[in-house]
Amino acid sequence: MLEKVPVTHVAGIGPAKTKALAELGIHDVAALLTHFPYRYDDLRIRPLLSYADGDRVRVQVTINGSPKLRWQNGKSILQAPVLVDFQTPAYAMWFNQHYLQKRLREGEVVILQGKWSERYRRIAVSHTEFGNQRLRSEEAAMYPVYRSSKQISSPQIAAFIQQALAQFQDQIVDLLPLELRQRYKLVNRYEALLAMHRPRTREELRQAHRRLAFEEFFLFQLQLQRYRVQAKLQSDGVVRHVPSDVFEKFADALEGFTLTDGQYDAMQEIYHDLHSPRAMTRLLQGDVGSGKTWVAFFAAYAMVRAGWQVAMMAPTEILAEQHLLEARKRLEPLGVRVALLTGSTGIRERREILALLAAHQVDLLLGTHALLTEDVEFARLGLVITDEQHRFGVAQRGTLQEKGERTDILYLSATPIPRTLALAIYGDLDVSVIRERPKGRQPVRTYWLRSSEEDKAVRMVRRELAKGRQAYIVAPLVEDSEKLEATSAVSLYEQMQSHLAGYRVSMLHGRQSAKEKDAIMRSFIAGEIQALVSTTVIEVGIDVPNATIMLIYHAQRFGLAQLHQLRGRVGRGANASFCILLGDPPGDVAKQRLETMVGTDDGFLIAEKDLELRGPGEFLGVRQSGLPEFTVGDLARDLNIMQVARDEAEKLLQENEFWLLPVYEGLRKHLFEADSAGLKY
Ligand SMILES: Nc1ncnc2c1ncn2[C@@H]1O[C@H](COP(=O)(O)OP(=O)(O)OP(=O)(O)O)[C@@H](O)[C@H]1O
Repeated sequence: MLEKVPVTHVAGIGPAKTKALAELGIHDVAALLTHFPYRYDDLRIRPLLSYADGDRVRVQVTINGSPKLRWQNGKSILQAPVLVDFQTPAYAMWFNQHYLQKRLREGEVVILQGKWSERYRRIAVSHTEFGNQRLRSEEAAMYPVYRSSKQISSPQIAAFIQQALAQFQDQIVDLLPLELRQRYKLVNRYEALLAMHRPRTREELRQAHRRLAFEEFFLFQLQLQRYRVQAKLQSDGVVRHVPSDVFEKFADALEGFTLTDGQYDAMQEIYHDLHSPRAMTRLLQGDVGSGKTWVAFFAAYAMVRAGWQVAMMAPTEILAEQHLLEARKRLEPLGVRVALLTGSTGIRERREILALLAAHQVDLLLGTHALLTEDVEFARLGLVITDEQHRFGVAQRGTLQEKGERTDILYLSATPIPRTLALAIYGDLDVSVIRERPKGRQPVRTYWLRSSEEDKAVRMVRRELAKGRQAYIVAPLVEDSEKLEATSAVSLYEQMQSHLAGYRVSMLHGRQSAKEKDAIMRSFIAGEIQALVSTTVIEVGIDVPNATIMLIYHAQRFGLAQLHQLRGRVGRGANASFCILLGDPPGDVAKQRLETMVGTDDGFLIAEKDLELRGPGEFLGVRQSGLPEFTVGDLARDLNIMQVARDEAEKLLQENEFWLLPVYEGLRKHLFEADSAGLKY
């Protein structure tokens, strides 16, 4: 398996480049081969006549005299007369590229890329290519551009990928059954990879893309549906006899707060599900801060009253603890016995909890991944709730479910995705939606400021802190490099210490130990820290009502859904809250994202806009958008492929014997390995 072959096995990759690739998250050959271009440039050479004044041109020129070098304010200017297209006299100018002087010989034919000034008949050159580097025209039509870094350039990455493709061609395994490939006319995996990295035509690229998206979705669906098909075979659900006074009793425990209509409707739907003989698989969608936790607690309470146990899994310890505090307040008074199990639960305590659980003396077990371990055994598990479930692998969800028989399932999700999409991703499930926020909340006032207006933003933060409130300061996103991201958080933190002198400032990033992060988060929750400089690690579910302002640096780098999630950390109490987006968007799409954020805080509108804006080629901001992450497939664009993949996966799994045939050995093995590695699909 190429996942196990380190990049050092590719001819030409030495220690320095290995390190550079590792920083881009590429460690093995499989990752290198799926490091796809995010853009293809048209590098074909055109005649000068086809361009207008001010255009970026790519032309062929003959050096028509010896280049002259001069210096101006410490910068070099190299100038040479040229003949463009063997006929048009002009000048070429290179700024700060004096090293080219020796290489540019009179009479030499080179390709220049740069800006054309008609008036001065001059090309300001940004890129020079010598004869031997000239691309063949079919290669130049769609020249791949890769995510790269200072240590490794895009053309270098391209060369390594080509080398790896040649060297490992025989080891590129095709997981898709031949029959499927034929039915849907899908090219084989090797061809697809080849075409992604060096497409000769648009159509070739389209076919490669279609094939890889199909594969990705198909594997995802197989994994997802294995559990569903099994659950169906097991039988339908169990009727849970929930007494009808649960609504009243639960409302009493809320100490005067009124449930929103959306919360109440969702509770009704859950109540009906539990009563029906059909197993419940329900997705509870609610915008950030809409109060999903209470609804989940209601479900837990109802189930407990019917005589069953409940497991609720959160993606982080902090969140699980937050649930515990809230459950103590809301559920313990109703007689629900609650316990918490996480990775940092001590051995003795853990043993006690497990004993109580097996004896049915714990009704609701809250926790993290720690709930998945084998020795966690319930006496009578009836309901599994997973919070922010997209963060768990499909296999992990299945594991928890299997700890009970015919368990009901409730997923909580803060990403409002359109229904068609939900169906395609999760298959058959029911969806409850909470649209409104609790009464008394004010919408978060959102401002977009240019980075030159940082002072103003900092003043606003200070103003809130002076009132005794707390602030989140979000450091720029650095895609796929936790290290760089941490560095940027550290330097922002240093700045903030002087900007916010007199206040207690702290910092949170992905390179700290879990323990360190926890301690910091805890003191923020307790109000001991007033301003928290952080990378996106704060994003999920944290509930600190006293935090009323968020300042996001380089906001143009984040995706819409992500910005919305981040912003959801403020505006969770009765006080007016603010979100300041600092940023200078480079293009239209980024600008529209920021404008959308200023214009609305309705997560559903934002989700739609997000899908609309996320075009191919945009790679920043996809992370943590809330949808499962796919490398090639784009749910906005390839929804139909997902649907077909879903049907095919279902068919395969239902025809049980079929699935056991030797031809599917590779697939089964892949799924098994994905299981044990806890992969996302
Ligand atoms: N009906 C209500 N009235 C007043 N406050 C409420 C109501 N429902 C929930 N809350 C409070 O609102 C806050 C947000 O609720 P909760 O944490 O459940 O949101 P959420 O939907 O999980 O949001 P996120 O996805 O952002 O984590 C909590 O402090 C909760 O106690």
